[in-house]
Amino acid sequence: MKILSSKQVRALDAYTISNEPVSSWQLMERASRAFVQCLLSKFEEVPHFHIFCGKGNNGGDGLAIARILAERGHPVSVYVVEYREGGTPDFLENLVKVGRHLKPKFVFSEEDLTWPEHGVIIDALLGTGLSKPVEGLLAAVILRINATRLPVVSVDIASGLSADRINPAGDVIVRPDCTVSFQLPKLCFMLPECAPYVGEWQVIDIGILEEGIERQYSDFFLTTRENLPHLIKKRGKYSHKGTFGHALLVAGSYGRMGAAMLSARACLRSGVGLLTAYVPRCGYQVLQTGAPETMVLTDPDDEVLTSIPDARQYSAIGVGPGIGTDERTYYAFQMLLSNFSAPMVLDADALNLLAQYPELMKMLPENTILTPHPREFQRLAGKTANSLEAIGVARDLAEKYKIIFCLKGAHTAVVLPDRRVYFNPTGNPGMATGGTGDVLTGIIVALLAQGYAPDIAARLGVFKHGEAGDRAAAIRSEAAVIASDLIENLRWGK
Ligand SMILES: NC(=O)C1=CN([C@@H]2O[C@H](COP(=O)(O)OP(=O)(O)OC[C@H]3O[C@@H](n4cnc5c(N)ncnc54)[C@H](OP(=O)(O)O)[C@@H]3O)[C@@H](O)[C@H]2O)[C@@H](O)CC1
Ligand SMILES: Nc1ncnc2c1ncn2[C@@H]1O[C@H](COP(=O)(O)OP(=O)(O)O)[C@@H](O)[C@H]1O
Ligand SMILES: [K+]
Repeated sequence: MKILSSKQVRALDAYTISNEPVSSWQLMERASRAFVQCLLSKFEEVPHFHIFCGKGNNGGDGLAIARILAERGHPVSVYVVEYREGGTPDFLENLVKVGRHLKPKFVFSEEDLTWPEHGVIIDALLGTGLSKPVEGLLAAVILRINATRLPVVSVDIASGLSADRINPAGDVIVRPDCTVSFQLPKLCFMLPECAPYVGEWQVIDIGILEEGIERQYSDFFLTTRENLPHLIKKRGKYSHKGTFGHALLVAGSYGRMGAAMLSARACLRSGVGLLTAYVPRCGYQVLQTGAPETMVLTDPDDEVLTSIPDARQYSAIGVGPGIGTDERTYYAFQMLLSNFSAPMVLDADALNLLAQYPELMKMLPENTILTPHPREFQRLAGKTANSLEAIGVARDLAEKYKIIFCLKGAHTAVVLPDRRVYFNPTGNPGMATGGTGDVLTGIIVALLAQGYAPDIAARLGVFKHGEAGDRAAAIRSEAAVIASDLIENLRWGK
């Protein structure tokens, strides 16, 4: 699913209006009806809705939503915030229509506001037409909305929130519990800085023309369930373990064999034909006992990796979980990079070694997948002002070195060498616990070993990892999830 800018969404609106054809008022009506349907599905008992409207099309939506709710017999109060004269044509048309049934309260100053004690607030003050920081009366109303204990649902986007960039600190923005957005997600929904101004978010179909969406160019996408299952390869009846590749996992050091074990078990549960782990000698018994399906090769050293095995026989290699950054490990890693030319997965300490020895970047095989969490990325690429800037830097590096980044987070961003960015929708805060990253490494290595193209391996791996986390959280609750639960909850069927 594409993520488009506000400007592109306006062009898309115009395209649908002239090509469907449909009037802009009808499109607003369609959006508002879809919103009402979604809104009502959120409440078992329908509450009193307090709808705060601006005077652009977002406010027009608010008025239409109020009318539709009232027509269905639901209790509604409407407030029109008079921060400017006039209003867009569709706002004005809906104002006439709503006036027949409901008497909106016109708010000219803060004193005009009577503040509700019960019910749900619908925020339809400003949408994607935000053009400047919010001030004056609008800011006062937003601050009052944020001070209430009532649930807040934003129409399309929280009022005051910029869809395409990160608002400067101090901007006045609604903090909704939930955002119900039209047709496509906004870029800001993917960024951790915007989370307080998004809440739970949901995208609803308002019948924008698909061909119009196709005409808009974007480098940003949301990976969706619908476009992934067909990518999962079927296992043929006559397939054998050789069909599914032989992965090598270079992982572990003294006291950190758990990381190797988690990666190995995740790899085994992700369809790989054969798995060999290369670990320091102290890891031999651990892996043989804890993951007996793994073949184990050991380094001459007891505690850290100091050399590499002959890597050429393997279909894919994952390096990093728990290996540490000992100088001898650096030499081993450097040797591995000079001996292996197929894409690898690099995680954890392999990334820290890259940060310490940046000259290694040039040696990375094309399409190598790097899976940094934000701190690892900062070590690797330097400090950035915010997550959007970090994504920009990752895009530059991905293009320069022809590599793939999985920037891990709540919406992990898979950044491809052609600069496209795919955000991931699955996963939950239960996964913010040690070892879940090691599990991701194992999954992606298994996919590479099975012959998935690296960009698909990265996107599919990240998606399935999050899905396993969601399944684990549904069974155990978020707080009870540990990394091993993700492995137990991996499913590769349709
Ligand atoms: N996408 C879709 O498919 C569909 C979209 N629809 C809906 O349309 C919404 C976008 O509507 P919109 O363009 O009229 O923008 P919206 O934000 O309501 O108001 C802009 C007005 O506010 C003003 N203004 C801006 N910032 C301000 C500030 N800080 N403080 C004060 N004023 C400020 C701005 O002033 P100006 O920039 O002109 O000076 C202008 O007058 C979209 O979010 C969705 O809800 C659906 O109806 C149909 C399908
Ligand atoms: N709030 C969250 N929502 C969704 N996924 C999350 C969240 N927090 C962490 N994760 C996921 O959990 C994993 C954590 O990886 P990482 O920080 O490398 O853990 P570790 O180093 O302990 O293995 C990443 O895949 C990340 O996307
Ligand atoms: K809004």
